[in-house]
Amino acid sequence: NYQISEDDMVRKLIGQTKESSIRETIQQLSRYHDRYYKSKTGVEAANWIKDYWQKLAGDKTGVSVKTVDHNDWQQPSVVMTWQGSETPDEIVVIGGHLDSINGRNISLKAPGADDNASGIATITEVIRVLVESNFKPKKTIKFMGYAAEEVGLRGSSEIARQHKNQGAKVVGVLQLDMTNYNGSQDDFNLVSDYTNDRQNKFIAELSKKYLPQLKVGYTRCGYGCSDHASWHNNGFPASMPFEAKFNQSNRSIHTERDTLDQMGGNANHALKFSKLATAFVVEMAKHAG
Ligand SMILES: N[C@H](Cc1ccc(I)cc1)C(=O)NO
Ligand SMILES: [Zn+2]
Ligand SMILES: [Zn+2]
Repeated sequence: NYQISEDDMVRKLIGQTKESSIRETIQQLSRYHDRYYKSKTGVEAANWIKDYWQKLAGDKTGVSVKTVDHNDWQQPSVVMTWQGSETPDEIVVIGGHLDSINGRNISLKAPGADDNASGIATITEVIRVLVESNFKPKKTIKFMGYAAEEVGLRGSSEIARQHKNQGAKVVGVLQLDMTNYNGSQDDFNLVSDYTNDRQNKFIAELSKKYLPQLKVGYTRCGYGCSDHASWHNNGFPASMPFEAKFNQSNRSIHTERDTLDQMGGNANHALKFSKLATAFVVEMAKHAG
């Protein structure tokens, strides 16, 4: 159930999130010619994320980083696992896809700064502040960078199906795909289809309590528009706070123009999502302090 009880830890960690570190990760990931699921740079980018998450984890006990290989293509997904200290079989997932695509021609540039370097950078910032704190999760947390989302949610489909087939107790999934283009009045736009209503309500409560100056709205995709749908379709509660309303979101995505400059050259909008995601992880996994 969705209780709010970790005020001190949440407020401390939210205060440590930094726009500059999110911006640096967006810059780094959008430097690759593309992160297409079948290109060499698509594999290199995934391995960069794995190495960086490994570096952030350092020698923290109970934390491991692995690539998940997919049979039908080269680009791996990346999973960082924090073992829970009390109920390790209960799993909280925070994810986003690491691939990019140029919708016109897959051999053209696809920097994917917003779609979805912004989501990976947001997740990475949550990892950074958690590692630097004394946070000790009661439940297990899995941070995930999914391969091959742009070609049919293929990486997350395999991973979500595996969790279902293994009877994994995934208690909540947060998807972060496009967090940095500030296109609407509302700061967080909770996608209302292919998601869990009760969990969406919890996220709105977290925002109201911990980020009272920010506004929460709702929007619809009308189809399985990102990896949250893979988890939803496998029976797990998923949510996706999105950058804007459907018709006000970033129109440069899937083109060579999806760059940081198109988003004001900063990560101010993504910073809000890193704070919300931090609150979600801490309140879902609870602190064993
Ligand atoms: N289709 C999604 C982008 C997308 C996601 C949600 C909404 I609302 C509008 C647009 C995509 O390209 N994900 O990689
Ligand atoms: Zn996309
Ligand atoms: Zn995306």
